[in-house]
Parts: sequence; C-alpha cells; structure tokens
Amino acid sequence: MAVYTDITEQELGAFLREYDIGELLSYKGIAEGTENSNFLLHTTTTSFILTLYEKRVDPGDLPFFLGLMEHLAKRGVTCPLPVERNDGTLIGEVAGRPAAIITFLEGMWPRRPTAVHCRAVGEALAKLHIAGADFGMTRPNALSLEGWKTLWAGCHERADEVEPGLVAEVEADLSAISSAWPSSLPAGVIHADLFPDNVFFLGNELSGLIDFYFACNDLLVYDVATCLNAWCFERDHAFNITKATALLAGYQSVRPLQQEEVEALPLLCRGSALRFMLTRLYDWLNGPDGAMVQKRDPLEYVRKMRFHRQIRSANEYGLVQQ
Ligand SMILES: Nc1ncnc2c1ncn2[C@@H]1O[C@H](COP(=O)(O)OP(=O)(O)OP(=O)(O)O)[C@@H](O)[C@H]1O
Ligand SMILES: N[C@@H](CCO)C(=O)O
Repeated sequence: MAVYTDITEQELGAFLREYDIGELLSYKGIAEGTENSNFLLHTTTTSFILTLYEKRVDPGDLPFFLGLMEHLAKRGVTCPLPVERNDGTLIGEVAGRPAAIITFLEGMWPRRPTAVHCRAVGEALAKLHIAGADFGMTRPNALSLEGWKTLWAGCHERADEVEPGLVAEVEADLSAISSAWPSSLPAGVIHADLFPDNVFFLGNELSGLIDFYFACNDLLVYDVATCLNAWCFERDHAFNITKATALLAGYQSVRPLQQEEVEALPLLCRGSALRFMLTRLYDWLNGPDGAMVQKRDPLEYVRKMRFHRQIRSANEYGLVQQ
C-alpha cells in the first residue's frame, strides 16, 4: 500500500475547506502504487483522488505534472483533471506534504494484459506524444543517464547481495548504454511510467491514463521501450512477441516510427530496463519501509536487461516497418 503519510479527519477537513467539492462522506487510503500516498474521497458531489506527494516528487515539478494532465485532457487524452482550489490554485498542503485533488477515473488496470490491451496502449501512447507536442512547459528527465548514476551510487555497494555478479553486470551496462545513447531522435513530452497499473480499461476499451509523476521531456521512442518492457513480458519472464507486435502496431497506427527510432529501439529498451532495475534496486536496499509498501523486484528487470542485450534489431520485437 502506498500510504506513507496518514491523515486525520481534522487535517483532511481543514484541507477540504479550500475546495468547493461538497461535504466529505468518507475517505480511505488506496492499497496500490509505490511512490505517493493516495486516498479515495467520497463527497456529496462525487469521488476524487487525493494525492500527497512523497520523496521522489520534487514539489517544484507539480505545476508541470498537473498542467500536463489539464493540457492532455483538453486534447482528448483521457486522464484525471486536477481540481482547482477556491483561490484558483491546484496545490495545497496536508500533513506537511504537498497535496492535490484530481478527478476519479472509472476503470480497472489489466492484471493480465492481452494483445488487445497492448494495441490500445500503443495507440494511446502515440496520441499522448502528439497531444503533448504543444504543451508549454518542459521538465528534463531526472531518471535518465545522470539520474541512473546517482541511483547506482546509492546502492552499488550492496548490489551483489541481491544477486552475485550484479555489480559488474550493471557497471558494464551503464557504460555501454551511456556511450551509445542517442541524442538526436524526435523528442517531446513522455509519460515515462506507462505500466499496466497506470492504464485503466472498461472491458477491452481503454478508459484513461493515470500517474503522470515521472512525465518529462525525452526521446519519444524511449516511452515505447518502457511500454515494451512493462507490457510484453510474461510472468515466467518470457518475451511475448504477439503482444509486442500489437503494441508497436497500435503506436505506429497513430505515429509511425522514423528509421532512426527503429534502429535505436533495442538500445532504448536496454536503457529503460536498466532505469527500472535501478529504482527498484535502490528501494529494495534503502527502503521505503513504510507500512504495507510492496517492494518491486529488481531482478525482474535484470532479466529484461539480459534479454535486450542479445537483440540485434527491432524486427525481433515484432516491429513491422511502415
Ligand atoms: N484518477 C484516478 N482515478 C481512479 N483511481 C485512481 C486515480 N489515481 C490513482 N488511482 C488509484 O490509486 C492507485 C495508485 O495511484 P498511482 O499509480 O498514481 O500511485 P503511485 O504511488 O504514483 O504509483 P506508481 O507505483 O504506479 O508510481 C491506482 O492504482 C488507482 O487504484
Ligand atoms: N512502475 C514502476 C514503479 C513506480 O513508478 C516499477 O514497476 O518499477
């Protein structure tokens, strides 16, 4: 459960006086997510999500994240809308944390994604990239090459405890990936964490995207790489080329990849696998130890790093050239 910071009824009552969203009927902590504390609020008008922003979110970035949700929602990408406070601002404070209320999205994230879900997420990702193109704010990716080095510095000493030999393996990958990282591919706003638990469906219809708290400006195809990692491997760690073909075809039905992006895809998949391995490893070794926070397994992503290392071309992901 991601409730690092609990709140009392009094604290919540005081916070809600700044909003015009009706009387509070009930609230409860949400037993999902790992980064922030989330609460479901029921009021006399409707339901909302209250998020208290925790350690990995820089409060200075909140206008970017919340502004991006507003921007995308206006352009037809279904995502939560930040709720304005009475003074017209979006961000307040509760229990010493920056906090915001966003609208509640109907739907459920797919526990067992199918190729149909994968195609839909590919399409939605491409639409997000196009809709984000005229967003006025920018935010560099804090979890790109430099961020990886910082994370690694915070956990390499004990990495071999998680798997013998991991230190040498990660150092070799960090160096190989950093030296080959592309810089001149199409770039723009990316979601950067579009995992199944951040995509809601009603049946087979995609009903919305959530959790924009890693969104940033980076290479668009890096987002595709992250989705391939998050959506197209089975629980036994096997790569599912049918799902990957569907995801890539869905993406390209909206935004065809350029040749240079196609060529870079295997390297970006390696980089994205390394990025999620590092945040997981960091958390595995350094907490968070908050009540009921489920730690995510870094070794799942070590396996993905190894898989992508032996890929020679994007065709092996099932990519059909447009
Ligand atoms: N707008 C929304 N509408 C409905 N439910 C939501 C909404 N936002 C969040 N939730 C619920 O809260 C959970 C956690 O939200 P979210 O993924 O944003 O948290 P997080 O801590 O940032 O997680 P993550 O580990 O994915 O980064 C979601 O799985 C979902 O159940
Ligand atoms: N999606 C991330 C966690 C939070 O963003 C992961 O699976 O490691």
